[in-house]
Formats: sequence, structure tokens, C-alpha cells
Amino acid sequence: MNWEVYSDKLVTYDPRSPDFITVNTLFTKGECEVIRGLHTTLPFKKSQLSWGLNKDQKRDTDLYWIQSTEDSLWIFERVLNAIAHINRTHFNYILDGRISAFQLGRYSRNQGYDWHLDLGPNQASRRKLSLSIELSPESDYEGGELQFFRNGIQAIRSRQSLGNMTVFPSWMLHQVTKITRGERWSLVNWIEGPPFK
Ligand SMILES: O=C(O)CCC(=O)C(=O)O
Ligand SMILES: [Fe+2]
Repeated sequence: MNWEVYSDKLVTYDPRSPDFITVNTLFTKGECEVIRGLHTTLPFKKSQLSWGLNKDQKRDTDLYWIQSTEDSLWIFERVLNAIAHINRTHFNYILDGRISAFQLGRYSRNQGYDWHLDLGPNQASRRKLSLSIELSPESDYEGGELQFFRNGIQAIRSRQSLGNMTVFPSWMLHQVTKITRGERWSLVNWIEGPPFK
């Protein structure tokens, strides 16, 4: 199968993964450190959810929310520009031209987020594209893999290098495996839009 090749050197299309794509080094190492550091100024929220039929299925992440302020605007602009490009060249969804607060997440030992979709009822039903940015170098942790599920093939891993952004349709099943050593930080957001048609 042939995939179009785009001029933007940042975006690499993995022919085995037409449904999620990764942008290399959207943020530099230094920028990732700055973004991680924002948590010291933000209120902390522990996310621990159980849902569904299986009581073991759960999410356990330490969360902070980054609103758009004068100091954080550059993060919003960088991501929105990249998403606009990726959507134009790849997904072609009808999207709102805005993003809301970023979810800054920290996973420590034994924390993870079991298989789920980002689509949900009410406001979450408007989610169309999900994105996750790696704020920790891979050497900082073991486990903590962002994996996707496709047609019976579980566990297709994204390229989790520092500063990379993985973009995927919000209807795609994904998980973050439990951390077995160290700590992983990620920056997550969802681009909304009118209903699919
Ligand atoms: O931490 C990540 O990379 C993804 C987290 C996630 O799937 C979510 O918050 O919905
Ligand atoms: Fe998710």
C-alpha cells in the first residue's frame, strides 16, 4: 500500500500505523523540562477510577491541568499548529479551531491507565483527535508504554522519545501499561469537533 509522503520532516508516517502518527521532537528536552516544572504551580488531582465490567480495569494517574495563560500560551500554539497540519494532511476531520486545558499527567510505580477510548458521553462525545506528548526520556522509566489496539493485534507501541507527540482518533482503544520503575510524565489533550458524519 502506498502512503503519501509529506514535506514536513517532523512527521513520520509509519506504514504499519496509518491510524496513529507520531511527530518527532515537537518540544525540545529543555521545553519538556519547563512544561513538567509547571506542576509546582498547579493544584494536584489524583485520578483513580474504576469502571466497566472488570473491577481491575482502572486508571491511576496523578493529574494537573494547564490552562492557557500568558506563560503557557506557547504550548497551546505549538500543539495547535502541529495538529492543524496533521489534520490537513492525514485525518481530515472537521474540528473546532481551539483546544482547552492540557492534562499534565505523572505515572509512578504501579500507576497506569488500562484499555479505554477517550470518547465518552456528553462533552467527551465531541472528542475527535487525542494527543499525547512524551515529557520524560524513555530512560527514566520501565513499563509506561502507550499502546494501541487494532483488529486483534494488541499492544502496538508509539515511538515514545522525549518531546514526541502521538496523535490518534479518539475512538481508538489505547492504554498506558503500569510503570515498573521510575516515573513517566505526559501532556494530553483532545481536539473536539461537531459529530462525525
Ligand atoms: O499518558 C498518556 O500518554 C495517555 C493518557 C490517556 O490515554 C488519557 O489521558 O486519556
Ligand atoms: Fe486516553
